[in-house]
Amino acid sequence: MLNFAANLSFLFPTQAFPDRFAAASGVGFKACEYLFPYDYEPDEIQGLLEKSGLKQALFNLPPGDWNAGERGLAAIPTRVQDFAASVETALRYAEATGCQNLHIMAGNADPQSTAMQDTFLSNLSHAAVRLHDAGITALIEPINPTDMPGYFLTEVDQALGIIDAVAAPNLKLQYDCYHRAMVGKDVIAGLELAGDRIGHIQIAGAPGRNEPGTGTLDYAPIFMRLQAMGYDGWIGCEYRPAGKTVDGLNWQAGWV
Ligand SMILES: O=C(O)C(=O)[C@H](O)CO
Ligand SMILES: [Mg+2]
Repeated sequence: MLNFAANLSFLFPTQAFPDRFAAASGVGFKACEYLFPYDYEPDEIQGLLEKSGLKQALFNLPPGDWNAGERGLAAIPTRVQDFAASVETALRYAEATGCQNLHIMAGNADPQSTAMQDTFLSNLSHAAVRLHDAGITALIEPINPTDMPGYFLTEVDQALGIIDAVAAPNLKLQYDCYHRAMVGKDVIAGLELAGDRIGHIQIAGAPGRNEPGTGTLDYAPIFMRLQAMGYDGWIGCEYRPAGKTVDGLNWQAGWV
């Protein structure tokens, strides 16, 4: 069996964010993830988790000014202090919610820039130490350039090189199957390449980012490989429902 977590930034889009927790629990999810909890106080989020019975599988560190186009701070040389503060903010929410996985977004940066690469490595080392003490896994995620033009991290092997260079026991890969497919790479080969460096997985149909199985990406062999690998972490359902969320869950049949 596989462990699917509802991504509340994508699923139940017609409902207010606080109502999505009960909606996810109501259709059988046991955990949730989302991009950012920061519009609410930590104890508000903790209350929504308690009322819905959901576990908190993952959320992201504060990304900077998202509406102004920022997509993370970790590789930005001029934002090192802001990045350190973002780690402390995320820690407060992780401790309130029991979340053990935090996604660290790199930002819009040139991967060829030595300064940005060095900043990313240094910030990840700092964050890994701070999060390790709290039993939290830090994650970095390659994101395809069509969905996020200019983002620093686009390829699995690039991310694995960074993970190996930082060499922190709690720095792992957030493996988003959708992004892997959207850069034209084989999803199962990527799973095998990353192996136990994977800390979290996300899924969506590719192309289109609707339910798994829409588009051309066949998830049955991917789910079988995850079972064969003994992957027992969360699999974030980070897709845009083609219709009502509740009407598009039949792809889970046989895997939960
Ligand atoms: O874009 C994605 O796939 C993510 O998972 C990031 O956390 C948010 O952009
Ligand atoms: Mg993702």
